[in-house]
Formats: sequence, structure tokens, C-alpha cells
Amino acid sequence: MLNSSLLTALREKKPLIHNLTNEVVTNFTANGLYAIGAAPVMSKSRDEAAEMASISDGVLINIGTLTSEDVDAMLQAGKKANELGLPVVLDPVGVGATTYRQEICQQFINNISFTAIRGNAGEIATLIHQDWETRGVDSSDKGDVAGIAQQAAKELNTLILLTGETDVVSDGTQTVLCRNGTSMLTAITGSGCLLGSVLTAFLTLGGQPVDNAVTAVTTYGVASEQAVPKANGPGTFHAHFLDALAAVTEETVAQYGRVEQKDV
Ligand SMILES: Nc1ncnc2c1ncn2[C@@H]1O[C@H](COP(=O)(O)OP(=O)(O)O)[C@@H](O)[C@H]1O
Ligand SMILES: Cc1ncsc1CCOP(=O)(O)O
Repeated sequence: MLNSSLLTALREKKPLIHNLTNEVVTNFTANGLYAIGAAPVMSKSRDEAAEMASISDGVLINIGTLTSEDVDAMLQAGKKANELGLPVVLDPVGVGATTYRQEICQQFINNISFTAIRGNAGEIATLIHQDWETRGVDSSDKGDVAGIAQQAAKELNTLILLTGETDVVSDGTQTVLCRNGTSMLTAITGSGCLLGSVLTAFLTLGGQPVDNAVTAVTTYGVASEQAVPKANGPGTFHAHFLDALAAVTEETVAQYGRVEQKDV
């Protein structure tokens, strides 16, 4: 469940996250990780993927602008993270859009033991071959999101963070609904992708992965809510959201976090 003291622990540890991510969100992700109190390194070169993973505290693999040159680097970084016991997170951006993305995600799932997978409902549904309304990298929120998250956690044997109006964290046994956030997050690009990296940072703290994921997404959602009144539109929201990620405290997260265990 929610453990807001993890935010203070994250800022003390300042974990270094190796991001093999897409070109659209690289700068935003690096700035967002700095803002919340972690540290980023962005690299997709296969010449250094394993070595870069080995000096990091966690690895994030995001397929948003996947090319065939990226695949080897992602496999190497993921396998090195497994070897060293580091958290490794998959963000299957737009996996429903093309056969290529589906094949590569399957290859990753077959070869890397992911600590968690973060995606919107359409992305998570696609990974378990369920139909869902999607459009490019975007997804509908309509449907049994908790059921999809729980089924995916069981079938893929990993922690799932399924995002949308309601975020769902499930390890297949425990399923938690997290209700913070703002629709302004869907008006800027990269809000899901940055959350995948923030999740990786929280998973470096050890403890119960469900609690780490619930706290990551709730901290993120509370920060986004704090940014809304200061913003005049997507451009200023973007800037105020980074400020809010830096300003949010464990006390604010504990006060405004809206988290509920789902009945089984
Ligand atoms: N309608 C909404 N209301 C509140 N928060 C939302 C809404 N849609 C998405 N979010 C938040 O936006 C962030 C990114 O989620 P999402 O939009 O599902 O990712 P993606 O960009 O991968 O599609 C998450 O923190 C999620 O909670
Ligand atoms: C628009 C776009 N196209 C390929 S990757 C990408 C970024 C998607 O980021 P997010 O899903 O976090 O908004």
C-alpha cells in the first residue's frame, strides 16, 4: 500500500536510472528524474549497454521509437540487470500499433525477467492478447482495467502498473487502485514514459514492489494535481509539473494520496 516515506528514501539514495527510451521523451524523462530526486543516464548504444546497466541502480526499457539497432542494446541491458539483481522495467509503448512491436516485446519477455511492466490499458491488454481500443500510443480507459492488470500480472509473472484515469497496480495476488492524477497529463507527451522511469527509481529502494509502485504512481499523481492550478495550458503545465515533482513531499503524498485495495 501507500508508503510515502519512500519518497524521502528515494531522495536520499538518488538512484541512477539507465534509460533506453524513445527520442520523443528523452529530455523530459531526464528532467523529470532529476526533479523527483533521482538521476538519469540516457543511452541506447549496444557498444556500452551492459556496462552502463552495471553502473546503474535500475534499467528502463521503453520501445516508443524502437529501431532494430536498439533491440540488441535493450536485451543486453536487461540481461545485465537480471544478472546483477537490479530492477528492470518494460514500457511497451504503442505495442498494439504494429506486429513488429509485438514481436520484439515477446522477445524481451522471453529473455528478460522484468521487475515490472508499465503501460496504458491498451498496451497491457495487447501483451496478453486481449482486444482493447487503441490509437497509436494512446488507449481508451473503458473496460475492466483492474481485471486486465491482474490477469497480465499472473500471465506475465511480473508486477503490472496499468495507467489511465484510475491507475492499477497488481502482482496477480494483490491489486490496488490509485486515483490521483489529472487529465492534463494526457495533454502532454511523455507523461506515461516518465512515470515508467520514476517507477524504476522507486523499485531500486527494495521492500515490497507493490508498495513501491503504488507510492510511485501516487506521488506522481499528487504532484500533477498540485501543478494544475498554476498552469494555463499544456505548455505551462509541463513546466509546473516538473516544479511540482521537485516540491512534493512525503507529507503531501500521505495527505492527498487516494489509494484503495481492490476486493478479490
Ligand atoms: N483521465 C485521466 N485523469 C487523471 N489522470 C490521468 C488520466 N489519464 C491518464 N492519467 C495519468 O497520466 C499518467 C500517464 O498515464 P497514461 O496516459 O495512461 O500513459 P500513456 O501516456 O502511456 O498513455 C498517469 O500518471 C495516469 O495516472
Ligand atoms: C508520441 C510518441 N510516439 C512515439 S513514442 C511517443 C511518446 C509517447 O509518450 P507517452 O505515451 O508517455 O505520452
